[in-house]
Amino acid sequence: MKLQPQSSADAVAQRLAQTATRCLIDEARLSPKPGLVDSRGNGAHSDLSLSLMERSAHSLTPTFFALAQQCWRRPADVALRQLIGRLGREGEQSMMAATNGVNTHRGAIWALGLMVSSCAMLSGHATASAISEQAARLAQLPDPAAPTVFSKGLRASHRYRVPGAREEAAQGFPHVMKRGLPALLHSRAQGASEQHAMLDALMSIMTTLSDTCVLSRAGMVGLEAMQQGAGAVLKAGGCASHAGRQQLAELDQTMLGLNASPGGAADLLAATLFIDRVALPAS
Ligand SMILES: CC(C)(COP(=O)(O)OP(=O)(O)OC[C@H]1O[C@@H](n2cnc3c(N)ncnc32)[C@H](O[C@H]2O[C@H](COP(=O)(O)OP(=O)(O)OP(=O)(O)O)[C@@H](O)[C@H]2O)[C@@H]1O)[C@@H](O)C(=O)NCCC(=O)NCCS
Ligand SMILES: Nc1ncnc2[nH]cnc12
Repeated sequence: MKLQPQSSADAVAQRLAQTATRCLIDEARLSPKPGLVDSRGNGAHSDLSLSLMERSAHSLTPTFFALAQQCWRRPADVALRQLIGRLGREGEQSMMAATNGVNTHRGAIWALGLMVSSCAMLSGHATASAISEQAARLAQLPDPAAPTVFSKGLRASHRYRVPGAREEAAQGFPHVMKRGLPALLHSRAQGASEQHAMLDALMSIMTTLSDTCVLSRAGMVGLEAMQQGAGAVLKAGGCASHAGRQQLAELDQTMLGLNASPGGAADLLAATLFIDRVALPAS
């Protein structure tokens, strides 16, 4: 989508929106990802494909743009949280319209929506910590207009007594800040290709995330297989090493066998890429 900037706020909003969409597309194309849609195929999904994920990502550019525009230099308060909630839900409707009702990116709209909003609140110039702290503040605020739905994620969180997407955001995205981003930077510094560094970031997120998509489809057995398998990839030397790639292929087979797909981890990889691309270096 071509957006015409009218002001510096619009120019920043355009940059943030286009970067967020790009991160969704780069995550979707990244291969080989265990159980997930990638450029090889549909993973464990019968209703998803790469072209659907890409169509969904493009449908979200106007949502990210609106979030950035509306949040420009505003403080975190309940009125703003309510506005972000409304724009996020409208984004979910755009996604559903673009995919004929398939849930491709609900978790990504949440994570990236909060990050785009936070970045705009901070004039588009902020460190990774400042962005994640601002996102946590927003996520902790109540949204009085939010519908009360006992979602799949909430059901899995209650049943297995684990944190889900809401807690991840309210805690300042620890799987982005303490897992994905450090792993991405470490692998790059070790000379890994961008593909391998991104896969290592995904593995690092998967080692500890309580991914409610995996829990809903494959229960605690699936979640433990995901966490242990991702840990084994990193322990073997990461995706730049032959041994690491062998472990990754095994993990892919395990996840497919369990019909499990770490959609939450994929969203947090996209959020990691977003922070990597927009945040100022820490001084
Ligand atoms: C806060 C919300 C995200 C709602 O969260 P909740 O947990 O209540 O509900 P869900 O509807 O289940 O969505 C959670 C999605 O978050 C991703 N996720 C899972 N675990 C985690 C985690 N530990 N940390 C972070 N994120 C996590 C995940 O999204 C991905 O998976 C989706 C595909 O799943 P899948 O199971 O394959 O598909 P389904 O069709 O549902 O099932 P099948 O039939 O195929 O089995 C895909 O969307 C990925 O993105 C979870 O699905 C949030 O939605 C909310 O409250 N929004 C309100 C609006 C708002 O305030 N917005 C503000 C910011 S814009
Ligand atoms: N690549 C992917 N495959 C399946 N579900 C996802 N949710 C977000 N990214 C995904």
